[in-house]
Amino acid sequence: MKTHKIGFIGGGNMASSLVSGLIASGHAATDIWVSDVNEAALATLAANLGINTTSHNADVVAATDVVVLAVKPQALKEVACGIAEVVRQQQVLVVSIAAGISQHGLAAWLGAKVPIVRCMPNTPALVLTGATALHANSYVSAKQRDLAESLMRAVGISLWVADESELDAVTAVSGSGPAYFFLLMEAMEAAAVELGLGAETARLLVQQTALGAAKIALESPESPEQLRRRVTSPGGTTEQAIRTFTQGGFTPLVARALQAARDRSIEMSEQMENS
Ligand SMILES: NC(=O)C1=CN([C@@H]2O[C@H](COP(=O)(O)OP(=O)(O)OC[C@H]3O[C@@H](n4cnc5c(N)ncnc54)[C@H](O)[C@@H]3O)[C@@H](O)[C@H]2O)C=CC1
Ligand SMILES: O=C(O)[C@@H]1CCC=N1
Repeated sequence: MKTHKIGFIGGGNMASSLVSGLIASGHAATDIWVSDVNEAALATLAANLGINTTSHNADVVAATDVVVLAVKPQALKEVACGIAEVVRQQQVLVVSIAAGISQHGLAAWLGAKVPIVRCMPNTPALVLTGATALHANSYVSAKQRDLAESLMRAVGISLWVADESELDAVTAVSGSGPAYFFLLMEAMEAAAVELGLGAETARLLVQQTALGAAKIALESPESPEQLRRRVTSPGGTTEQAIRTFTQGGFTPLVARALQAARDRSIEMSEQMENS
């Protein structure tokens, strides 16, 4: 891939994960720019990662070929309106990772013909195990599509969705998804301690079990259901645990949780469009 100068507006959790992942995968820190309103956050990023930082968002746009908008959705309108002129002058590609902000909404703030890729990454990008889905508007060239995809592929897997509305479901599955696994880990750790294990032992066993289960699921041709059945000996211990989960409504509860996340993504989009 040609070396590109990459900018981030907003240097919080997600930008730090992506920047760390990009550097770990071989991108030069000196080709990366980050702006933020929080000077302390910028100082930490510069000290830890050796990237360029500024408190002026427009300077990031002026210095780069592709700008990732990584502020909270609620801050996006102000940020987009503030950089709109320089985005149009420099003809940079804009990549938005904000949950629940449509390309249509973003184009209303940035300018009608601006090339925009909207995508939904997740925090495992920090350890090069991210999952990102992308969607491009009609002003994005083939080269710019490759650029956006290669950025996200540097930190994990990436795939395109045909319809922008699919990103609401993607947000509910993989965008928010790491938090669901962490919640299960939290609950298992707490339960393990209740059963009498030491806190460190509980944490280590839960972490390694999560890693092992994810690796098997990725590497095996079998479905999660088949893999679960392999662990579940008839009349054994797992059967008791799975029965308890099922009686507690685990599967429909997961479905309701993902629907709630998907609905919130749609709702955020509608609120922004009407603001
Ligand atoms: N955290 C996650 O797991 C994921 C987050 N996202 C999306 O990524 C975006 C960023 O989320 P986080 O990194 O978690 O948020 P964060 O709150 O950690 O980072 C946002 C950063 O933007 C900065 N900021 C606020 N106003 C600004 C302005 N006017 N100009 C420049 N910087 C400004 C803040 O100081 C902060 O450092 C959100 O839109 C979110 O929907 C997407 C996928 C996963
Ligand atoms: O909770 C959120 O809104 C963001 C989007 C996906 C993960 N975090």
